[in-house]
Amino acid sequence: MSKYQNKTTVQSRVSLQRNQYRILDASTRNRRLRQMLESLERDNFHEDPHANLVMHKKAPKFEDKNNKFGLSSGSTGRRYNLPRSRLLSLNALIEEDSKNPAPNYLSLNARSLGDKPPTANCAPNPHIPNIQTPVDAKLALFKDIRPAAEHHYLVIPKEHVPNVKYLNKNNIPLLEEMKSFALNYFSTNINNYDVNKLSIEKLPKRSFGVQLFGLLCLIGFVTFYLFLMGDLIHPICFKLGLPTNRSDLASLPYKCTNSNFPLQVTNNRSLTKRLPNCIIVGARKCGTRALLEFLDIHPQIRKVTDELHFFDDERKYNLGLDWYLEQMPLSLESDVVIEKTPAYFVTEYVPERIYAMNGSIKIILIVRDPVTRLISDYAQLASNRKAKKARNIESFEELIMLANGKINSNHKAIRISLYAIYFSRWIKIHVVDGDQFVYDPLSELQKIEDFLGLPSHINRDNFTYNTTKGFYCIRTEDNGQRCLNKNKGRKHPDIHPLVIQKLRRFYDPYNKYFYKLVGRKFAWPG
Ligand SMILES: Nc1ncnc2c1ncn2[C@@H]1O[C@H](COP(=O)(O)OS(=O)(=O)O)[C@@H](OP(=O)(O)O)[C@H]1O
Repeated sequence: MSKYQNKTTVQSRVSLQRNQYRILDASTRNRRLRQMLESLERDNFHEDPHANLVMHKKAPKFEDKNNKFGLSSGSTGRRYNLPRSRLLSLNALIEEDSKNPAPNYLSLNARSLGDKPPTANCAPNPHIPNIQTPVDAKLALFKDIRPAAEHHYLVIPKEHVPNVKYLNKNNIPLLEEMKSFALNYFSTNINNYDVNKLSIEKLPKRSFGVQLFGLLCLIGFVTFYLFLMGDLIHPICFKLGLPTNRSDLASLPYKCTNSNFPLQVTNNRSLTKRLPNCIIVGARKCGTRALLEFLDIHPQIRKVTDELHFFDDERKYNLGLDWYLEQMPLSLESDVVIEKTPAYFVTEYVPERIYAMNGSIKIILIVRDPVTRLISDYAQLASNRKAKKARNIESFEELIMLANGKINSNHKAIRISLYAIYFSRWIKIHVVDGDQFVYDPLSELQKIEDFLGLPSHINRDNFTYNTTKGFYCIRTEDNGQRCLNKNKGRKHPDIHPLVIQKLRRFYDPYNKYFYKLVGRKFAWPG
C-alpha cells in the first residue's frame, strides 16, 4: 500500500470515526437532554419554595428495632395500596372498591398522640456550668456554654414566657427590664461592649438555658443574647422563632404584638413539640399553600412551614419519627399542629405510614377542577424549565397526549388529577373545594375549623382581595396584605379547546365517582 493510499485510509478511518463520534454525540446529547428534562421534572415536583427543607445535620439514624414509636418502615402491601404503575379503568376501580371494604388501619401499630405525647427533651442537665453572675429575683444572667463571641451572656426571665411568639405589648416592661439588667451587668463588669449587639432570640432547644431551667421543662424562654465581640448582629426584635406571617415587626423593637396570639399562656406549661394531628395531604397545585397559610391565622393552629416529605421520601422516613418531631413547631396540647406535603395524597404507602403514627389523625385534601390542576402543573413545569434555560420545552399536548391522540394516562400529572383512584386509601378525611376556596376562602376555612373541633376564629376581616393577583391575601395588622409569592397564580397557557374537551371527557367518569366517594358534588365541567 502506497504512502498516499495509507494516508487516505487513515484519513477515511478518522473521518469514519468522526462520523461515528458525531452519531454518538447526537445520541449522548439526546440522552443528556432527556436526563436533564427528567431531573427538571423531578425538581418540579418539589417546587413549592417551602419544599426545600434542609435536612438536620444531627438527624438521628432510624432503625426499626429502635423505633420507639413502633412504626414499620415499609409497606405491608395491603389491598388499598393501588399500584402506582397501574391505571385502573373506571369500572375496574369501582369493582375493586366494591369488593373491598374501607381500609382498616386499626391493625397497624397505631398510637394516638393523646395517649402519651412525645415531648422534647427537657431533662435537667447534670453538667450545669458555672453561673457567673447575680441572679436577681426576676431574672438570671449567665454565660452561654457555647459562646458565639468572646462575651456571650443570656438573660432569662424566671416568669414563664413560653416562646417569643407569645410576646405581646404587655411584655414590653419585662423586655425593658431584661435589657437594662444586661446592660447594667456589662457596664459594671466588662469594658468595651457594644450595645448594638444586644439581641433577642428564641432559646435553642437543649441549650444551656433550657437545661438549666429544665426543671420547669420550658423550651423557648425569651433570652437576651449579648454578642459583644461577635459578628452576629441583628435587630433587637425576634429573628428566630417568629414566622414572618405573624410578624408585624418592621424594625421597631418590642413591636411584637399580634391580636391573634393568645395573650395569656403563662400558666400553661405543656408547650412542647408534638407530632402533627392534622395533615394536608394534597392535592398538588390545588391551593395547599394558601390553605395552610390561611389556617395559620387561627391562634390554635401551628403550621409546619416547609413541606417535610417525611412519609413519601424514603431517606427522610428512615430518619424516624424523632427527626419528624424535631421539625414541628412548639404547641400546646389544645393546638392543632398541621403539616402539608401534597405528594402524600398520591404516594401509595403514605396513608399506612401516617395512620401508623396516629390512628386518629385528621386529613385534609383540597381539590380543584382536574383539568385546571393539570394545566397548573404544566405551567409550573414550563416555568421551571424556562428558568433553568432548558432548550427543549415540550408543549402541553406533547406531554399529555400519545401519538395516537389518546390521553397519556401514565403521565404523572394526568394521574394526580384522578382523585378517585387515591381517595379510598384515606380515612377521617375532609375535602376542600379548591375552586370555591379561591373565591370564598372563609366558608371553606370555617368548615375546617369545625372539622378540627376548633372554636371559630377566622373571619372576613382576616382577608383582603388583591385585584392584581386575583386572589385573597391575609390582612396584616397595619392594614397591609400578605399574599402568596408569584409561583402561585401563574398565567396558564392557552390550550386548544379540543384538547380541553378530550381531557374533560377523560376525567368525567372518574370525577363522578369521586363525587360519590366524597358525598359532595363539585362544579367541574364534564
Ligand atoms: N389565595 C391564594 N393565593 C394564591 N394562590 C392561590 C390562592 N388560593 C388558591 N390558590 C391556588 O393555589 C395554586 C397552587 O397550589 P399549591 O399551593 O397546592 O401548589 S403546590 O402543589 O404547593 O406547588 C395556584 O395555582 P395556579 O393559579 O395554577 O398557580 C392558585 O390558583
